[in-house]
Amino acid sequence: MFSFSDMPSTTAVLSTYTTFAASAVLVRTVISEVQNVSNQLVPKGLQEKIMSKLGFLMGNLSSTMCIVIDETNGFSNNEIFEAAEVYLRTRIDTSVRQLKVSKVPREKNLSVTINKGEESIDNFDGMLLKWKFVCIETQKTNLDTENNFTNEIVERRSFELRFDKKFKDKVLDSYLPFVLERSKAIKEEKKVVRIHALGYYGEVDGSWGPWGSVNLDHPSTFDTLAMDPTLKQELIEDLNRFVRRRHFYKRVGKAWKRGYLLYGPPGTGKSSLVAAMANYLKFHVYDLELASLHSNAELRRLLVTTKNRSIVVIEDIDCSIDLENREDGDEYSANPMIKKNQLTLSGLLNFIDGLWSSCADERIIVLTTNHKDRLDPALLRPGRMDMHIHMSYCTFSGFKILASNYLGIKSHWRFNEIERLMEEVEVTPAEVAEEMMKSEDVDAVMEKVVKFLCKKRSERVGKRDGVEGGGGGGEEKVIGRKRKARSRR
Ligand SMILES: Nc1ncnc2c1ncn2[C@@H]1O[C@H](COP(=O)(O)OP(=O)(O)OP(=O)(O)O)[C@@H](O)[C@H]1O
Ligand SMILES: [Mg+2]
Repeated sequence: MFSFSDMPSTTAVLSTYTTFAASAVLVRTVISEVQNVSNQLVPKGLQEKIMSKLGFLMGNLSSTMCIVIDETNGFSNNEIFEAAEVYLRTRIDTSVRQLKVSKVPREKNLSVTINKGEESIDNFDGMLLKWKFVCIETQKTNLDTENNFTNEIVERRSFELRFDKKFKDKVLDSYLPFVLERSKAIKEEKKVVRIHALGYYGEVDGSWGPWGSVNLDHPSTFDTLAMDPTLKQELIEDLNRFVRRRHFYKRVGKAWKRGYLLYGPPGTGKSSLVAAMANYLKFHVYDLELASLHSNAELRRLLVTTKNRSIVVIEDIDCSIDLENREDGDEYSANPMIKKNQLTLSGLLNFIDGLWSSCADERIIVLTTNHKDRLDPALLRPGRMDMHIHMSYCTFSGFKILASNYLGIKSHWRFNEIERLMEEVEVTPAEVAEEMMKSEDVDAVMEKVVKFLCKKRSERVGKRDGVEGGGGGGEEKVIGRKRKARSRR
């Protein structure tokens, strides 16, 4: 058991230290001696106290400066500590002896951090920076409900950042802002995209609101999406330009938002494209089902609870709201007690380009429809939906993307035949994908695809000649309407 009478050697070293205080080099040697002696004799808490006193004196003598970054700042978290923690995960070099590894459920990657007491070296713009992760355990005495004193061990965590004194301004003005910026980017890279939907009231991402959310585990990416390659490239460039142009939007006084209208028959990949956009930008998705809303006010309320850097999606816009009655929001139906339609197109248009949009940044709005021709021209006016994207029937280049994704093949002897057939019939990527799921044998799948396309062709010919035939684009539309009639208000 340790007692203060065991300490003469430490006290002796301390007085030696004072004698030689003028020499920083000697002080360093002395400190390392103290460390050696105290490692053997002195308990850890006391060791840390002695070393911090000596470190302070040494700081005055040497050319090194130390910035202490505590985990908390009073009651609030210290953002620089959080940023340093994230940033240093990417700066682990071979000098680190102990690491800590953890994994959060559903996170794909391990989280690796340096353990307490460990140091990590960084270089920035000609400066050498030494980070140390310090954890000090202190005892806190609490009074419990029965007026008994209880002791609790509390861990105070901080980072110490050491560098040459002459770099003080550069560290404060350039390096720490750089760490903050980098940590933001790292967090963004690791962000798990979530999809939010209505019908749930609870805590989401630490705040209360009407949106429930789950991870968007949709595997769709621009690589897996079968769509016109030029259009795909245009869209990717449009998205890149949009996220880059924060200052542009500010300068020209426009809300930082962009609208996309995706139209085309069912099964051509409109919803898959939304998922691909979300995965590409790492934006959360808000699936706004207008059919479950009752008024424009409710729509506004919902929108203010959505977060920046997100995609608000309204699927099947032609079925969700009575688009013909643009101004009838305040009118009443035959029964004056029942408001006919309080959620109006003008309410929706306000949502798209009205005042609300200035209360949020970096927003994407996506409307999808099977029937662009049924939309009110007000929705199609230039500047409202910035890009109209036609998701069309599967082309041969789309087929090749699907074949590569589903079967891992780039070519097959039946490709020429399939190319010819695809020029003759209208088939959706969803239909092709379904055929490709039917077997693991490539030849068997190719056979099925050819048969399916031939069947489609004969149905088309039958239809053209007035013979009753299933399938084809016409039927798809009917199925789409039937299926979607559910969501009509
Ligand atoms: N362009 C495509 N590229 C790759 N896969 C596709 C594509 N289109 C459809 N699919 C496949 O078909 C399934 C259904 O497609 P999706 O739901 O995206 O179509 P949609 O256009 O949104 O249809 P709807 O109009 O009925 O909502 C997807 O999960 C995907 O497997
Ligand atoms: Mg869809």
